[in-house]
Amino acid sequence: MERYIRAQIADSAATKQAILENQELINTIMNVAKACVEVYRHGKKTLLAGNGGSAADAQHIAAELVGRYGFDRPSIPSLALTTDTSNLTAIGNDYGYDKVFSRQLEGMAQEGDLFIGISTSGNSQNIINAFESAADRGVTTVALVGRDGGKMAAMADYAIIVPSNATPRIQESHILIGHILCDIIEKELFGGGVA
Ligand SMILES: O=C(CO)[C@@H](O)[C@H](O)[C@H](O)[C@H](O)COP(=O)(O)O
Ligand SMILES: [Zn+2]
Repeated sequence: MERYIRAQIADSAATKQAILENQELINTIMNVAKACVEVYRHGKKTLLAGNGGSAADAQHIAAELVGRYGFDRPSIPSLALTTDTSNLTAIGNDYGYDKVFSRQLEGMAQEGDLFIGISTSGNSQNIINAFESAADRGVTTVALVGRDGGKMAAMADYAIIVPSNATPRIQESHILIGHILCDIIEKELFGGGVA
């Protein structure tokens, strides 16, 4: 069992090492961080959504921004579309599960906002629909995905594709990237910037 545990940890580290060695991917993360900072400098907000573990990631990232990540500063507006059970159950029940995020975007997204859709496959229909709603409203879109990027990578303005086919390894890298984005956003807006 010990060997098995060590293999899992090594696999997770190898996925992160592969990101570290992928200059194009690092550039995309940098460009997404800059886009988020610009969104906030224009008084707009970020919205996030995902299913299952990615729903937890969406909530986690939004909470880092609204609350605090590394230091005390004004709240940074960010909304996870995964948290309101009345919205999720009413929209799911009346319009279908495929619409649970797109319908919320229709109501809450404003032109100039930025939407981050999190999916390991890149093919969850409710996030794909959310990208369509976002694009219709002039909302910048970011696909935080894995595997081959799925349909979302082709639809989004920015696609961060974690180079792995393993769902848990992709999710572990998604939250690493989410933390990096929160860190940069917070420091650029309120902490003197990042070198
Ligand atoms: O956390 C996990 C698996 O590690 C699951 O809850 C996983 O997120 C769910 O199966 C999702 O429905 C998968 O959707 P997606 O990542 O393909 O969009
Ligand atoms: Zn998981």
